[in-house]
Amino acid sequence: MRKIEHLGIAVRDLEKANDLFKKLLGTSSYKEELVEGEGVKTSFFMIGETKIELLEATSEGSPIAKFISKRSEGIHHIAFDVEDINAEIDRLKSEGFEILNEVPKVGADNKLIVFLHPRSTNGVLVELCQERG
Ligand SMILES: CC[C@@H](C(=O)O)C(=O)SCCNC(=O)CCNC(=O)[C@H](O)C(C)(C)COP(=O)(O)OP(=O)(O)OC[C@H]1O[C@@H](n2cnc3c(N)ncnc32)[C@H](O)[C@@H]1OP(=O)(O)O
Ligand SMILES: [Co+2]
Repeated sequence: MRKIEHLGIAVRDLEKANDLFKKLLGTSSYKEELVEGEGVKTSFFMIGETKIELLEATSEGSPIAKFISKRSEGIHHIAFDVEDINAEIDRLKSEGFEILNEVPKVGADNKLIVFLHPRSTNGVLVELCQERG
């Protein structure tokens, strides 16, 4: 794992959260993207080498809708940048971590992504991201 690629934050209203994070960080979102496969609308802010990913649910079945109804808004996941996502899946599986999708999915911002179940990572949802070629 090379660095924290982004922190995912679950929000109820992306527009309002964009305004708030713009004031907080002193910089504007550089990109908004709909990721239909995950049921989310996202907005990205760059802070040094790390991103903040705001996530609003686009349907009731979205993991973000479920998270907010159970726990309210807040930090949803931590994403690590990896060089070789398939090698990391194999390494983490052999260490006993629970991989949620063994076939990497296309995520936001031109990445391949994989999630680890929070019950195998001290209650923290972990995402792995590899830049798509
Ligand atoms: C924009 C695209 C992409 C990117 O490119 O960056 C994204 O970031 S998409 C982000 C949204 N997508 C996902 O989160 C996909 C992975 N998540 C899942 O597969 C599920 O959400 C889950 C983690 C398997 C949980 O689903 P499920 O079991 O259906 O939900 P429950 O509500 O029943 O939760 C079970 C259990 O897990 C706890 N939980 C749920 N979400 C989180 C979380 N984000 N962090 C920590 N813990 C979480 C939940 O509280 C339950 O715990 P218990 O109540 O103790 O059983
Ligand atoms: Co993410």
